[in-house]
Amino acid sequence: MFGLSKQFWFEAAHTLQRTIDAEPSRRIHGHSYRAEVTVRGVPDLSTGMVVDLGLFERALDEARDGLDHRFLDEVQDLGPATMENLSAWIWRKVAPTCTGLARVTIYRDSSGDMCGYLGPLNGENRL
Ligand SMILES: Nc1nc2c(c(=O)[nH]1)N=C([C@H](O)[C@H](O)COP(=O)(O)OP(=O)(O)OP(=O)(O)O)CN2
Ligand SMILES: [Zn+2]
Repeated sequence: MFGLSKQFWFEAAHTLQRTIDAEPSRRIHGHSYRAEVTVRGVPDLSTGMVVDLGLFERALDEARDGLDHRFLDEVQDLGPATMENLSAWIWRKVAPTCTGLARVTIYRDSSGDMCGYLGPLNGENRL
């Protein structure tokens, strides 16, 4: 079994309600995000690939377009613009076209933050 990953980068603004550092978080501010999407699979015998990286990239384009240079508070179905919700949102966007989707990880490299989403719990209709 192999894990094949592709990353993309996006810049976005948001606000956030928090109990600490509440005032600066409530103001509109921005972050540079890196997203990593991983699929699990076995390489096809003739191509040697789990999936062609070019096809993989196409599957991620729509998700990136929906987030890059956006005000995340206005992105539909995202909810509060946390890294948790961003990883789950990307999962929902790419799942229909990414066979074997295994993990979506969001990184904020400037602050060393990261969050990984491994899919819904036991196929339940919740995070
Ligand atoms: N569990 C989570 N906690 C927090 C998240 C999150 O996505 N999941 N996000 C934030 C905020 O986006 C916040 O802006 C970052 O907060 P903080 O680390 O306190 O801020 P910095 O100023 O150090 O971050 P920079 O990226 O360096 O500006 C908070 N909590
Ligand atoms: Zn923030």
